[in-house]
Amino acid sequence: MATDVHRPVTTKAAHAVRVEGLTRSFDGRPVIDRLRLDIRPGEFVALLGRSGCGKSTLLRILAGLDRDIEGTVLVPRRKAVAFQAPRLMPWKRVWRNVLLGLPGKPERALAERALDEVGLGHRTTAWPKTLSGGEAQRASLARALVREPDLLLLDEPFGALDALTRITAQRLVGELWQRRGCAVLLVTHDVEEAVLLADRVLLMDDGVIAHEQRIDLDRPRDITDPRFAELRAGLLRRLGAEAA
Ligand SMILES: Nc1ncnc2c1ncn2[C@@H]1O[C@H](COP(=O)(O)OP(=O)(O)OP(=O)(O)O)[C@@H](O)[C@H]1O
Repeated sequence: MATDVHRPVTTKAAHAVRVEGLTRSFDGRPVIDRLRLDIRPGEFVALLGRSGCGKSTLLRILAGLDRDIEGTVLVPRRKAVAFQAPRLMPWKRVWRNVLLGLPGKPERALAERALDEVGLGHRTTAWPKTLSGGEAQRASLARALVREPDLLLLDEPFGALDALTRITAQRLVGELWQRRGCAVLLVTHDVEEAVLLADRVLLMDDGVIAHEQRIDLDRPRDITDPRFAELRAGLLRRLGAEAA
């Protein structure tokens, strides 16, 4: 029988995330198979892997959205998640969307501050349908930030954006992470994005973390730096080998 041992840890802990022996099966088939993962407080980790290898499943488990698991999952109480689709409620103005689901009666100013932080201070009273794709994604980020997370979970947040908007959004996430100091787990298909943003890149395969690569490059990172190209090429080679 599956056990649920999803417990919060405090930010003073040595780890923002501690996962041990995590298994998640669908129809008797383990998609995640005795996985182990540690993320330090304030660390930026990117998760890569072929389509269907279980990245989103892992992220949903860390977010507390899937508790039908075996193993140990320790995560901070304050955590927030942003998905590829911004998931804004069309009948609520942007600032109300940002506060959605917060307990009590949160002040509108809280939403306005978060929207300011993502460069959307001028659209607080807009309706979601009037936002561009990039703006909607920023609103979704503001909704995550307003929770003051110790752990920010991002599931391909830039996947649906055009190339230019994507670059701006990546830069924004890098800045927010440095300012906020929260741990981040970013699920992405984009090796360059992973090397650009992460302290550590994990490759997932066969239900486990099959490889990890530390990214010891100064920030802000320069994609024309030969060491950047080397790290990207190495990760692409490994991903290719796993897909073969
Ligand atoms: N609710 C579910 N019921 C049955 N199978 C599921 C369910 N959710 C996920 N799966 C299966 O688990 C596997 C992993 O799915 P998951 O979405 O985690 O992969 P992923 O690595 O995030 O893929 P992608 O990169 O394409 O988004 C897939 O084979 C998927 O079909």
